Amino acid sequence: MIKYFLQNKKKLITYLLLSPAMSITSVLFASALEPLVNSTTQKDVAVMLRAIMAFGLIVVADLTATFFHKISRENLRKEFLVGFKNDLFAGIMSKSFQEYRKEPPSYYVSMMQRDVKKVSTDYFDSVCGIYRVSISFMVTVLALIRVNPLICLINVVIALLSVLIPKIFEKKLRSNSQDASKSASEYQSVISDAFIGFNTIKLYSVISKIRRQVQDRNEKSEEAECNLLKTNYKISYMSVICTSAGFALTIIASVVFVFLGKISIGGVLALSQLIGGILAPFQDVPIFITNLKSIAVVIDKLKKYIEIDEQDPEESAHSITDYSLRIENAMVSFDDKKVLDGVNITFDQGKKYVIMGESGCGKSTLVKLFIKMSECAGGRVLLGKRDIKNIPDKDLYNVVNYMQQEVFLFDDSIRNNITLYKDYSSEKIRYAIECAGLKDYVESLEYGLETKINGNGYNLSGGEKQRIGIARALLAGAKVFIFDEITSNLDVATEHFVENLIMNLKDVTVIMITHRINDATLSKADEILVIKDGNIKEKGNFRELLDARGMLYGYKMIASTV
Ligand SMILES: Nc1ncnc2c1ncn2[C@@H]1O[C@H](COP(=O)(O)OP(=O)(O)OP(=O)(O)O)[C@@H](O)[C@H]1O
Repeated sequence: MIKYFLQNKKKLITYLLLSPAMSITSVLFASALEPLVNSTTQKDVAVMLRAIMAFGLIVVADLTATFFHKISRENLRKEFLVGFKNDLFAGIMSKSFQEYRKEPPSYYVSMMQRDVKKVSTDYFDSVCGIYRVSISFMVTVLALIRVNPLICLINVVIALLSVLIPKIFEKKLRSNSQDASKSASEYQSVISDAFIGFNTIKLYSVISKIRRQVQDRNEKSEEAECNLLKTNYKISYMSVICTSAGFALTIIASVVFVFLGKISIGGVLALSQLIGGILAPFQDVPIFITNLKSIAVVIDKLKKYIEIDEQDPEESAHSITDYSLRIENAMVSFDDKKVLDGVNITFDQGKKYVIMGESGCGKSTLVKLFIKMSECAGGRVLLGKRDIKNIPDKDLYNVVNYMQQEVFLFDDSIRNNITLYKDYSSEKIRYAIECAGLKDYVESLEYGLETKINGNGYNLSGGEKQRIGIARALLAGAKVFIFDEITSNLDVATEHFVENLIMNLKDVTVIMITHRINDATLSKADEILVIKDGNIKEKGNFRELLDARGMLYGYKMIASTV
């Protein structure tokens, strides 16, 4: 975490220097009180005026140092948070599909918001606070020793005792902090589900059930936060007791010294001000320590995400020239359930494939092997002659494109949704649009490619969304297109249009999963694979499989009787 303090060295040094400056002016302020008060007893106007002038200058210096100290801390905080948030976001985005999907999106949103805020208030403020208090402590102790070593000793002991207070609450604090973080992210998860599932909740009239769920999580989250704050308050209260005792003891000792004629009244005033310089900041130290202990849980969690998952930097897209795909003896299981059981298959470059099979037979699991969304427990997956495990993600995804029913669209123009903010020539964009069958649609729009898409494309039809997805992949230069039941929600005419488009894509490999028996599509496939019981049971072109009268033939018969 220290590296985030070092983001801008100039701002750090300014802050580091302003803390001692502020402590010195505070000590000078206290020291100036004694001559000021004592000058009143000397009945010398010139002496009094000098004391007043000196005091006034010190007050101005103290206020100025305090002001710039606070400003410099906020400047430092900005640098700290910008660097930290950027790294956290980059770290999350570098995770593999498998790693990312271990948590829902709301978990990451909660990390970027609530947890980062906590890092700011509990970590940044505490580290700065401990630095400020330590400097103030050292400067004030040096000044106090000169005035009265005994009183100095009493206060140092009391200040150091207060540091031990958080130890008493350590266990409770840790569990309170874990509860607060967990319940806050559960609350965030339930509200984001409610907003994302707005349509379903309305259409199925489950508003009251969802509201109860949200109320329940809300209560738990606030309860956990309240418990954490109460523990913090107990620590702070004990610390106040400690410092008040120190202050009272000092005043009693000072009164005795005045009585013995060892200190003047002005000296008592200066002493009490100096003691404030030790005890008042030390009141906050237990809270700083407490916060650092409680934020440690959150920081440990964030550290897991902040590290970028490095990929082999030497590999590059230029080294991929063989786009054939091969699965060798793939075994995939989920919770002891075998989904793929020793599958062997090759997809030749430039050919068209259709994968069929009953729901849940493992079609998606099989194709997801090519984009590292599924992982095989045994066997291997090759792109060309290279195991895809050794191909960096970004190189792999430049070549292999995977599309599902839902195409994600940004709230931006059609152009930016197709180019995904990269620079392509107008010819390339035009060609991709034409191949994806979007030309007529785009030309019919008043603003053409600049037309805005809103709310993940609610103003577009399913077929238009699919075609934007296809144009996007074509433009990105994919050589292998995997379509996972993308047409199953489309009407028959659009389905035929999109499938025809896909099967006619030139110079690319197409692997299409479908449930529907569409003769025109199936007869264009070089090979149809039928999966059952975790393996490929039938393989051949449409004609061959019909003649074999196996599973595909059975599907066709069922389709024609429906
Ligand atoms: N991440 C996962 N965790 C646990 N089980 C999974 C996971 N992914 C898939 N499965 C299970 O593996 C089996 C195969 O799923 P898969 O999605 O590959 O089937 P499919 O043939 O594509 O089905 P459909 O045609 O209905 O989409 C299913 O029983 C599914 O529940």
